[in-house]
Amino acid sequence: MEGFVLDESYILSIDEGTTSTRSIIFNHSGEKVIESQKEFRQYFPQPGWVEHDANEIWNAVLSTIANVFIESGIKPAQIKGIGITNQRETTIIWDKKTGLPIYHAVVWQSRQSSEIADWLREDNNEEKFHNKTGLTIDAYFSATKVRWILDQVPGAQERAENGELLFGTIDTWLVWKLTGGKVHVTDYSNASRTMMFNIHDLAWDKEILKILNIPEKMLPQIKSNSEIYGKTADYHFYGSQVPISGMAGDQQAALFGQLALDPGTIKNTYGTGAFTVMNTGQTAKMSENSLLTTIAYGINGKVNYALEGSIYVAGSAIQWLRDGMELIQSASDSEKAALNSKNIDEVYVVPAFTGLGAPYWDSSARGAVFGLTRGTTRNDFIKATLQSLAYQSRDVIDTMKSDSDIEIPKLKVDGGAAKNNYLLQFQADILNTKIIRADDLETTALGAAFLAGLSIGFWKDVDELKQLKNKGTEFEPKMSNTKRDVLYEGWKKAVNATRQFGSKTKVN
Ligand SMILES: Nc1ncnc2c1ncn2[C@@H]1O[C@H](COP(=O)(O)OP(=O)(O)O)[C@@H](O)[C@H]1O
Ligand SMILES: O=P(O)(O)OC[C@H](O)CO
Repeated sequence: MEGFVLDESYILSIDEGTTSTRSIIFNHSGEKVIESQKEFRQYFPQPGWVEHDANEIWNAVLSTIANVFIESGIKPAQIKGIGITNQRETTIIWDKKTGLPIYHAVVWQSRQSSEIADWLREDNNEEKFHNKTGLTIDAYFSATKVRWILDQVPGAQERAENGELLFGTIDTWLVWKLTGGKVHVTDYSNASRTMMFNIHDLAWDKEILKILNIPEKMLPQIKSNSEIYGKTADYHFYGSQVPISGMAGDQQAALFGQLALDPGTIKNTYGTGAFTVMNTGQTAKMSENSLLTTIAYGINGKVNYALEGSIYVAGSAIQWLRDGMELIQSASDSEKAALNSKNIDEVYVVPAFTGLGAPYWDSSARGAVFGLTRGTTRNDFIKATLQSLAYQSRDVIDTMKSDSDIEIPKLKVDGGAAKNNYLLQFQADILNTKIIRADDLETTALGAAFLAGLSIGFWKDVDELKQLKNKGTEFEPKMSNTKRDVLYEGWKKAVNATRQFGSKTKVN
């Protein structure tokens, strides 16, 4: 926090991601003053399952909040509003009285409820669910995870029907905890990822709840993205009752943080997964090509929709190189390795570790490597893994162009893996599109801060926010058309072969 003169007032953002939690304090100029980050444990109880301990997440949130105050000297009373942003879809069910979760948080990546999704599909529900929720039936979304927990935990269905249990995604859980168990709410953007929310009526969908036998009384109230939901319990916030005044799912918060607020503007975030989101304005544009229609944000009585392509594995493939394959010591080592690779891009890694998301939605696919020769080196393998983030993004962005009929002359990017210059240059090359990387990659947290600050008058309006944004770093495409076409063709072949293998092999 060197170089900052302490202001009178700030906004605190809590960014609860898939692998770590961050608390960040922003000043009135939209600058990050201080940040604290804490990783938490990933549980993999069975192949394809991913779980978190919701209490460990809560403790990580509390400790990062304590750190930013201790390290900056800023007092809790100087925080005028709190913004929350979160890994979406991840599902927690807890006891209303004790506040204790009845099962681990089932993470968005987890496939443990895929049989429930299969059952829904077999019953010809696809069109109905898509029209109501904008989503493709998949274990990714919260609805099948809720059903799974209620089935697995003895007595849970009955307790839910008696009003003893509450459901929430991470946003809901954190507001509940921060307010001392007083407020049970979610927002449009998170609700639109549950597959229980009707994106046209802006309400829980009673027909879907009936099909899944999920009691409505366990669901949170749905709110806009920028309003005061409640105040922090003073015992959690060092004696201060601070308004929680904005929240959004992390991908929608990143869109807002990038100020991609006009129809047709688009961003790509490379975190654990990668998520391309295009603002489509106040029209719910329904995809004809397996993209998701979702809610970008609802503010001041108006709702903006978005098209989204969700890629399950992006930065987590780099974590796998680090922790699983032990080929690198830190994620940032991947850049140097890729630049040192001498091969001509003939190796392809398809990181379908938990199936493939958009535009394939293939839950039986599993990861594969193609094009190995006796001369393939560690560097080539790492480079191919990095390239897979860019190829997957091209799959999604090509689909988005044809769905929206909108040209995409430039792409705004952010997220942890967007630090990697090699990745972004390759992304510009393989898309033939200019890439603009935000100066501060914490766009997600900034978006939540903007939403929190707008509702309490910390910032007057969006025009004021536009004055705060920096220029960013640009990556221009340099690859020849012929090379681009050949490389992408190879990727398509690799994906097809991976999918064929998955459909023939029964992998759990
Ligand atoms: N320099 C880098 N090159 C490639 N990947 C990176 C780099 N730095 C971080 N990552 C990846 O980015 C991800 C973390 O990004 P982040 O936006 O914090 O994710 P999340 O919000 O999903 O927890 C990790 O999966 C990590 O492997
Ligand atoms: O944790 P992230 O940033 O990869 O985001 C996860 C997404 O919200 C899942 O839909």
